[in-house]
Amino acid sequence: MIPAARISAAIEVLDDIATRRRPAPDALKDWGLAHRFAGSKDRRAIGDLVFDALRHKNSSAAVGGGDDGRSILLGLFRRHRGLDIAAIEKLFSGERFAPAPLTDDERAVLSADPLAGAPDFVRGDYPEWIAPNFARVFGDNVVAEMQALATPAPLDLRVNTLKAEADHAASELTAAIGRAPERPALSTLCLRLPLEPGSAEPHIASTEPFLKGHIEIQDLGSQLAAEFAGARPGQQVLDLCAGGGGKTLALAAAMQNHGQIFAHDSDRRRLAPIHDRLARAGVRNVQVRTPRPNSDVLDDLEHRMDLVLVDAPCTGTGTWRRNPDAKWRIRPGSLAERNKDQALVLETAARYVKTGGRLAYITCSVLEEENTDQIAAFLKSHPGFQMVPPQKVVEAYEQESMNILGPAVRLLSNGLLMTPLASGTDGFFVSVLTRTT
Ligand SMILES: C[S@@+](CC[C@H](N)C(=O)[O-])C[C@H]1O[C@@H](n2cnc3c(N)ncnc32)[C@H](O)[C@@H]1O
Repeated sequence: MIPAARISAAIEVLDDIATRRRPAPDALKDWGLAHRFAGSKDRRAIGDLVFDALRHKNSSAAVGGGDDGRSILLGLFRRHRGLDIAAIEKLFSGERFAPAPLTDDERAVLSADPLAGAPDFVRGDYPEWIAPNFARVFGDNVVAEMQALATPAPLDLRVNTLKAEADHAASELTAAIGRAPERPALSTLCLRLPLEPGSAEPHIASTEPFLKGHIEIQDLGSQLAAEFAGARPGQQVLDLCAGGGGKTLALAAAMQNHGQIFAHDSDRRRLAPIHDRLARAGVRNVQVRTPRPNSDVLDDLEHRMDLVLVDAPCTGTGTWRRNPDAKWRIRPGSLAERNKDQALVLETAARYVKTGGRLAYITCSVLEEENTDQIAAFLKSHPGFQMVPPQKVVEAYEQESMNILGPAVRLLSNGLLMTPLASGTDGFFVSVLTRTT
């Protein structure tokens, strides 16, 4: 397909997403099925255009003069891909499969600069209804933070220290994919592959270091969140919301396979992949506690855990750079639902923490309603728990690494926050509490 034809296809897909309120991957898949002549490069290019348009939907719509697919793409090319009007006219030529030529109105709109006085939610590309929530957490920095949350994320890998040393894993990876990973300063165990525009992400899961269990795919923010929980070799640890086991694997490595981790999730389907992942990673200290109907599979753990990790269900606002479709699909009702889940899961977690033990609460959301508010409410109703000052949580980790985390994490009233802008990671909140009685 010629580039202009890919633009026509992206317009069609964006309109389909908007009119039928469909997830972007579904709309792209259907387009591919209906246009089987399109090759993999075409489909990737169309997907890139669609996801880029979703990342920058509000600002592109403002620059393009409308919120239909065509206007959004016009705005995207002008504002985010740096094309001048002459270059855009070449793509929008109306010839063969290209989109129709620009109208006089469109030319005029594209020549203006409507973003200067635009509201924050337009410049920062997020839904208007949730603007007060982002203003609450980011204040005057909200546009910069939200723009960073709209920028594509690199692919982060965690070196599995149960099986490999970081330098060795980095060389293996370089040999496998033909390029060397970056080594972010915040962690010696993270190998980072920045996105290469126009090319597909390397298929890590088929590389030798992955198959040998030397590396895991995990955002650096998620890696650090697991570190901040502070699991130590020999401890008894409950990973209450283990899902597919991303944090469980990191905890097992931090514990050097010593002690015991109990991995649980209320949804057995989400837990299912954990078995293969544990085996590949050489983890030997995890018992998977899969839920069973009419049975409490955790009752023997009450009041016994040194650490309970709550990787809570959340809206996932911190992961929007990986999933730009999600930001337009979130509804006020889903935030309220997640808040209920979070209160419930914290309540449940408290039962298993022994006196002197810790409860680590993590979300991949940046919203105070899911983070500091939840912890404040929990502390109020559970006087036997105390907050570990977030500064101490960071210091405990820094003793073992470099003294550079400080500026990269924001210390909030009862937890710490990582964001793409501050930390170069997905958005993550971590709060650590101790049980005193
Ligand atoms: C953020 S995800 C966990 C991700 C996982 N820890 C990882 O690192 O890959 C949240 C998980 O919480 C689970 N969950 C929700 N409510 C729960 C509850 N009341 N008890 C246990 N798990 C729950 C969900 O099924 C979901 O898998």
